[in-house]
Amino acid sequence: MLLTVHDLAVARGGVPVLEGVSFALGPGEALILRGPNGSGKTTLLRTVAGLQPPLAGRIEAAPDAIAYAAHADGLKATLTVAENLTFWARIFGTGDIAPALAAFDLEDLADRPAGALSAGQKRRLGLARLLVTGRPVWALDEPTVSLDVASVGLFAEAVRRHLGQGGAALIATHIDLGLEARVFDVTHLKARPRASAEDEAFL
Ligand SMILES: Nc1ncnc2c1ncn2[C@@H]1O[C@H](COP(=O)(O)OP(=O)(O)OP(=O)(O)O)[C@@H](O)[C@H]1O
Repeated sequence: MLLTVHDLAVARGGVPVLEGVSFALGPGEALILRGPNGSGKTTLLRTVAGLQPPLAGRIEAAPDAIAYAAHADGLKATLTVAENLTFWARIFGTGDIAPALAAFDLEDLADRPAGALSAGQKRRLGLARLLVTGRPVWALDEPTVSLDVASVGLFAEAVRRHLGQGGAALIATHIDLGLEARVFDVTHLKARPRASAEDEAFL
C-alpha cells in the first residue's frame, strides 16, 4: 500500500470534524472524497498530508510520499511559469519540467510571470507542479476549481497517467472527473460532539 489510514480522527480549529476514517490506497488507485461543504474533506487532506496532527488514529505512508495541492495555488508571482516549475523541481530533486508544461498546456505561457496568469492558468500551473514532485501519492483539494472543460480533461488525463505509472490519488472534488475511482463519502463519519472537561465533571 502507498497510503493507509487507520481509524483517523481529525479536528479544525480545535473542533473535532471527522472520526473513524479508514481507507487504503495502493499503486494505481484513486479515491474520491465526497461530502457536503464543511464536512471535513479539506481537514482530512491536510491531516493526511502532514500539515496538522490527527486527534487519533494512524497514517502510514513512506516518508515524502505525499504531494499536496490545496485551494491556494502557492505560486511565486514574480517568477515565470517555467521558473516556478524549475524552482519546485529543484526543491523536490527532480529534473525535466517539459512533461509538466506539456501535460497542462503551459508551453506558450512558459515565459509569463505567474502573477500575470488568469485564475485557470494559475491553477494549471499549480497542478503541473505535482508532476515535478516525483511523489507517488497526490492529495488534491478541489483541483478543478477555475478550470475550463478542456483543462479538466488535461487534469483527468494527468491523473490517469500518474495512476498508470503506479501512483495513487486522493481527491476531494464535487465534480465527476470520469476517472475509475472508488468514492469515499465522509458524511457518515462526522465527529460526535465531545463532552467538555467541565461537562465530564458532572457525568
Ligand atoms: N481555519 C479554520 N478554523 C476553524 N474552523 C475551520 C477552519 N476552516 C474550516 N473550519 C471548519 O471546519 C469544518 C470542516 O471544514 P473543511 O474545510 O474541512 O470542510 P470541506 O468538506 O473541505 O468543505 P468544502 O466542501 O466547503 O471545501 C467546517 O465546519 C469549517 O467551518
